[in-house]
Amino acid sequence: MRLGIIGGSGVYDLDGLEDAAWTTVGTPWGDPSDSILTGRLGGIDMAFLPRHGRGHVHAPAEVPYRANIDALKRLGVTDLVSVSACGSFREEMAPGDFVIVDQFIDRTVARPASFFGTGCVAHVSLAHPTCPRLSAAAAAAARAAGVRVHEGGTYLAMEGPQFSTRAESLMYRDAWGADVIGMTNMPEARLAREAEICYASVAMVTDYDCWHPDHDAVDVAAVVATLGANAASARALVAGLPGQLGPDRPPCPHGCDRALEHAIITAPGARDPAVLARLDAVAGRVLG
Ligand SMILES: CSC[C@H]1O[C@H](OP(=O)(O)O)[C@H](O)[C@@H]1O
Ligand SMILES: Nc1ncnc2[nH]cnc12
Repeated sequence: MRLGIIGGSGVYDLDGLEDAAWTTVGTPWGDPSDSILTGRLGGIDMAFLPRHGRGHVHAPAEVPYRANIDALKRLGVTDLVSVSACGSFREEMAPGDFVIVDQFIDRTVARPASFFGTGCVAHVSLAHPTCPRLSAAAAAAARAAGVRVHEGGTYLAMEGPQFSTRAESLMYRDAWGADVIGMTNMPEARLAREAEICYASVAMVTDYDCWHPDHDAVDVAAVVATLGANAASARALVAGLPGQLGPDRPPCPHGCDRALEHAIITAPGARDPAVLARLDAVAGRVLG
């Protein structure tokens, strides 16, 4: 197994890796957000990628999501934990709490959302977009780190970069039943599934967005202040993950690592060799 971590806002580095090295990885989809920090932690091979790049240079709509997932797959990542800042629509999901997301509503509009397309068409299942096995490990590691954890929650992925209007915030909460909101987990989760990587999302609550009558509307300063206070918890969660997962990795009982098994519909003779070449890392297992 190789465990990947994508660090969101405020999480640009990972301490404590043995043999730590920043590695540059090229992909057919362009450059990833940054170099990738590889090393070992608790006996497990690790790969860490700061989603927005060190220094936070990529806006949520401009994060090179396909290159990021391809590069992690190329490095052998089998299981990927995303750590993200998010706003909360629930009183009980308070700033400082971690939500282990299990569903998404995708309101992003301007991001390439698939590795597949003309020349090689595929339709993977996204009914259960996160991996229950990896999510349970992330929840246990967060709890062991002393964090209040909510297992299960729906993440509304908005386009941004502006925060929501109050009318949107109330609609997402009351009509759509979303629990948390952020700008980055889509199309990341879609692409991880297409790449047959188990994906879990740890959403760290930083604010109440703008619906809450007793709290100011969210701004970057509030997000960063809460994230700073929670950085130690995020690090402790990551440090505890290898112990929760163990060194052996039996096939995913939920099939995340076999998602492409029956997904490619383009007839073998009709597939475009140039498109297939781009899919070497992501779909090499099924394309041969
Ligand atoms: C800095 S506030 C908004 C910004 O923070 C979140 O980023 P990430 O998901 O990478 O932690 C949110 O999605 C926005 O991109
Ligand atoms: N309220 C919010 N909306 C969107 N993204 C966020 N990231 C952190 N808080 C957020």
